[in-house]
Amino acid sequence: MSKTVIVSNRLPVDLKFENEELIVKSSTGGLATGMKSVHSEGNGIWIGWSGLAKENLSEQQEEQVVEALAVEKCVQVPLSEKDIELYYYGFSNMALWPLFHYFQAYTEFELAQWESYVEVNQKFADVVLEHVNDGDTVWVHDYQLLLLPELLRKKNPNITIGFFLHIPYPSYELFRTCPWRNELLQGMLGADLVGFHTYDYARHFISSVSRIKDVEINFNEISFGNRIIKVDSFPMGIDYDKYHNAALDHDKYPEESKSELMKNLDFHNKSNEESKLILSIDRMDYTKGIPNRIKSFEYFLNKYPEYKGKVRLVMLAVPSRENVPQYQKLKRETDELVGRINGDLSTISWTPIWYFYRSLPFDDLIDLYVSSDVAMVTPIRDGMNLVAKEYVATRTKENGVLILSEMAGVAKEMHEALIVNPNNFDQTADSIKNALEMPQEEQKTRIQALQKRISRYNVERWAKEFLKSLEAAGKIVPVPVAKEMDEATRAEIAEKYKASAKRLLLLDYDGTLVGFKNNPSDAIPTQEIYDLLDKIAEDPNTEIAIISGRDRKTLEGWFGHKELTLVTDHGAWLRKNGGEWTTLDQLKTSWKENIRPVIESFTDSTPGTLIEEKEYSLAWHYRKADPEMAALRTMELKHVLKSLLFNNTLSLLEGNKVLEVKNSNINKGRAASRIISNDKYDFIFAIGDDWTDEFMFEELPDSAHTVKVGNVKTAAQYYINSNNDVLDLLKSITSK
Ligand SMILES: O=P(O)(O)OC[C@H]1O[C@H](O[C@H]2O[C@H](CO)[C@@H](O)[C@H](O)[C@H]2O)[C@H](O)[C@@H](O)[C@@H]1O
Ligand SMILES: O=c1ccn([C@@H]2O[C@H](COP(=O)(O)OP(=O)(O)O)[C@@H](O)[C@H]2O)c(=O)[nH]1
Repeated sequence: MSKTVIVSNRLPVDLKFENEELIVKSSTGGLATGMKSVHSEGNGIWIGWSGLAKENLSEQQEEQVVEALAVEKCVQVPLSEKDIELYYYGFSNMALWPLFHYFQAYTEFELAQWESYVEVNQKFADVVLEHVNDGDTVWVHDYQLLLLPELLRKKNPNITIGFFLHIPYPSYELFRTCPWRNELLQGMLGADLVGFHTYDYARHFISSVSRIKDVEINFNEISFGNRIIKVDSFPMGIDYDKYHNAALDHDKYPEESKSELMKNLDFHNKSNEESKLILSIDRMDYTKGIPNRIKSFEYFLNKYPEYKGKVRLVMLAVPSRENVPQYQKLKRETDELVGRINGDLSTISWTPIWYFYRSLPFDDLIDLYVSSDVAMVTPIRDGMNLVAKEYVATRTKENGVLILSEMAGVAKEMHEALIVNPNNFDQTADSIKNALEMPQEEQKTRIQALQKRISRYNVERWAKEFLKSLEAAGKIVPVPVAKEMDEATRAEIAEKYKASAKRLLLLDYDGTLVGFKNNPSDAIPTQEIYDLLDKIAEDPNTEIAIISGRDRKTLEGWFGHKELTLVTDHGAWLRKNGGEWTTLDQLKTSWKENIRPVIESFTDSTPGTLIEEKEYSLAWHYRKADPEMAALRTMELKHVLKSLLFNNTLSLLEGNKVLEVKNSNINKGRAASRIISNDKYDFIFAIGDDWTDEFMFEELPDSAHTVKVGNVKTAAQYYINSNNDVLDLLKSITSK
């Protein structure tokens, strides 16, 4: 029976030794609760780091940990102190975390940390591979394990791999600054499905992939080698019922449910029944906008002084990643800020900010949520933010107001909150005032709409939706591709070449004999090409045909003086062995007058593009243009051109960074057929890189040896990786 394995940096349980005793507590975090049903079903396991360093454990303690985890259906990846320092505090939290949250100035790229990140991802891979069988599903979570999908796929291609990123995915402009950007994407692309909280994160990821990797992208599908990778957004939800029911219980026994913290607050608030509470809960993290929130609150009190003495900000900051200097700095800054503001504004009966640096048990959190009139969730940047959803879930009386930063992923779903830019203190201050003064009826309308949405799309639904998409993505049959041309195949083809009596070599030009240049007129043949073709052509039983989309004039300029067969304009013109030019059909060119102005207008408005005018076609090249802009403009141009290509006499050909309008009944397949119909060849070899060469591969008899330049979907039998290998290949098969 196949199973689902969850992999994340942290396990859903917290472990610690207290006086030799191992304390195991289930973690209350969103991921742990969200994956509960997936984890408990069947024989699935959860693999991750226990939170303990292996040097600090005796052999006996180590055994205790393994056993205790086994009870929870968890398996640990043991990490050393050095791993924790370099992989966790280091690359994960000093490079990736700030980079992905747009804190570029905090980002440090250290080689030793990167090396440890690679090593630890491999450690995770080793443990996962030990526990999976063919047919299993592995769901990898978060930025600490970006390399894992690829490491798993390399070793076991028969498992389905999903990856979900819980933090934002930054724009390409930020991502490109990472020295290991290529490796990170390669790692993620090992998955069958890559998921994000929001559409924008998915869009940024696709943009980075399109600029860094050689892939084909079709909406949310990435064709990478022979695989198709799906990219989609799955906004994570919470265990709505758990929070809502806990709040209902709290309503039933309000006095008994009061936390020490709230009792204290109530005591200090005795004098003022009207006083309101604003709640703030986050990990102490610079992405959460804690200093900005405090400053906005101060700004509010100064802008609307009538609220002094009547409102308090209760701020819970949970200690996090305390070994990272930026977190230590933030703690100092927060302490000072709270100290200064309380010092400036407090009165005997009123302290504006109640600040707690600790974590609270679940029941106390509920008490805080239930008791607050307003919640301020105003991060500078946040992947999702579950606190916002939890606050709404606990509003059993359908009152309360949520002030929410537009920079949190959750803002994409919670439009009924008061949305603010956390850097705009004036706007935030006004929102605090609006929240405090909002009529009950409006509070109710907003909360009801929010509750309806988050109760339906809860965390279980999130996990189910992801796994459903993953199952579908895992079933996509790999695109049949050519086999890689290896030494043995070369030797075999060379043998056949030697043994044959009449040979034909069909050679595409651009992207095959020569590499691409920004300007097509710069891609001229090198001396090495001339020498090689001359050498092959010395044998009268070998015919070389250069079969190209180039126009007659250009190809004649380069090869007219040789006794080669030339096919130009994708097959419109043919010149056999240095003889006369003949056309395949009587072709019209009058259509160019109508099409040229359309392409010209796109060229004018898209920098980096140019028109190549050929005898029987018009080509629009966009190799030098910005890839995203070009993708958009190509789509528009295709749309416009298609509406103009009437009567099927013209067709649109999509090549490598080029769109070409040409007569429908010419293609390289027809031209190749025409050549082979004239002679009895007992050896045919064809090589090309482009979409246009596929006509040729398809048309040739099965006995022909066909080779594609580039590992993409093709009708050819073999592929080689780059056009740099083409001359070498030709040399090796023709040297007798
Ligand atoms: O494991 P830590 O280093 O202690 O950090 C705690 C977790 O923080 C991050 O949470 C993110 O995931 C939440 C759920 O998807 C999302 O709401 C929030 O916006 C994110 O910041 C981190 O992604 C986890 O890996 C950490 O375990
Ligand atoms: O003392 C606390 C304070 C908060 N939380 C929980 O921590 C999570 C924070 O998740 P969020 O997505 O808001 O941010 P993250 O910390 O994951 O970046 C929420 O589920 C909170 O209920 C907690 O377990 N103990």
